[in-house]
Amino acid sequence: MADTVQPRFSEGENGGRMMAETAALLESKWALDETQQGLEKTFNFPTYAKALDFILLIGVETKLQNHHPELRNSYKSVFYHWTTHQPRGLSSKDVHMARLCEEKAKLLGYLTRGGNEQKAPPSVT
Ligand SMILES: C[C@H](O)[C@H](O)[C@H]1CNC2=NC(N)=NC(=O)C2=N1
Repeated sequence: MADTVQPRFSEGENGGRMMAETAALLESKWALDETQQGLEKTFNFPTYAKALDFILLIGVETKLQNHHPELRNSYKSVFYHWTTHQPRGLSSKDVHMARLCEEKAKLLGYLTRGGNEQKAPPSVT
């Protein structure tokens, strides 16, 4: 049973639509971060080349949207965290990017078993 989640959306967002879209992403193994203001997921790929293609595909859209992730790569594993700083919270931009991650990861044949539950690689502080 998943923990109870109470996403905190950015001001001005359509709460009903955001709730539905966030729920769909949670079904796809995205998780809310500890502040409930961001979405995160680790994707595992069969090869490093696929992981890098994934980062580059998502990177193109981040430049177009001017919306930037927290991103960590360790060999074949890629961790994304999306949140919006202004106005603070989870926004439709984050949902858009998370959905794009799903689409591109599927296209590249990411591994849906045996790894996506693993923790994100530790950040260097
Ligand atoms: C001024 C500029 O548009 C903002 O700083 C953008 C840049 N990239 C961003 N990226 C993310 N993830 N959230 C933001 O709120 C954000 N804001």
